Amino acid sequence: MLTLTDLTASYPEQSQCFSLTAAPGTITALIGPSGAGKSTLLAMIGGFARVEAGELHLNRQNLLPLTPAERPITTLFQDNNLFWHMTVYQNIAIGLNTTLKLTPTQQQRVSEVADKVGLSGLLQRKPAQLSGGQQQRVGLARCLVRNRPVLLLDEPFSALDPALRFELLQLLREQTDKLGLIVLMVTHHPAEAAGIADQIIYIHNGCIFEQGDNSLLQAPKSRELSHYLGRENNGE
Ligand SMILES: Nc1ncnc2c1ncn2[C@@H]1O[C@H](COP(=O)(O)OP(=O)(O)OP(=O)(O)O)[C@@H](O)[C@H]1O
Repeated sequence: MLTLTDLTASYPEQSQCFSLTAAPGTITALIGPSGAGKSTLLAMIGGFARVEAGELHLNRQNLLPLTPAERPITTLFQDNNLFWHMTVYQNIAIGLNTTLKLTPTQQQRVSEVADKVGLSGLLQRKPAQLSGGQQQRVGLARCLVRNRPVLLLDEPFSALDPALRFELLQLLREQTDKLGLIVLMVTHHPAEAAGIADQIIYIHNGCIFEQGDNSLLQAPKSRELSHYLGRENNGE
């Protein structure tokens, strides 16, 4: 279980404070207006943003003293950080070892993960020879090959067309279930989030305003969430 207790970032314009839990095998979608604090939340968990106060645990392990590389976490950003001069195989392998010198077992693992995400026939290509959806699959494969229990996704599929986004979200759902991953995903597409997420968290002005399952989007309690979803005020 990933547990955040009053995890706080303090920026000059906005302070942000989050408490939540996320279980293995679940996807938590983070939604909310631009500037609400979604990326900051992921950055604090990943170790890329300064934490002012609060606690962050995976099971009983305190993650705050750990550097990003030491945390049992991997992050996929929208700009998937592919290396354009390397092959697909190397782009995945670099998730395991930055020198690309892999043991036979690690090489086997790269092939297995590539297979899982539907890239097995494309391992010798360069990213420029792939479609946008295939490039994102490479980014996802690089995260999965690391075999870390927590996966953070910051709008990874938002530049893709709806059909490809849907395909990658299905793939994500499948891998989350199979591997028992704890996935936190920022998305600007609430309806899609509702399609695959177990838990939806609405962030507004640096804090969690509402959280729940998919029904949250059918019946928002706050004006803020209604407004964000583009609905009329519900009269409260
Ligand atoms: N390094 C930083 N230094 C100072 N302020 C920051 C920093 N990073 C983010 N902020 C501020 O924190 C607030 C939340 O930003 P954040 O990027 O987390 O929002 P977001 O919900 O991810 O937005 P978007 O959907 O546009 O990506 C904003 O007011 C932003 O200006």
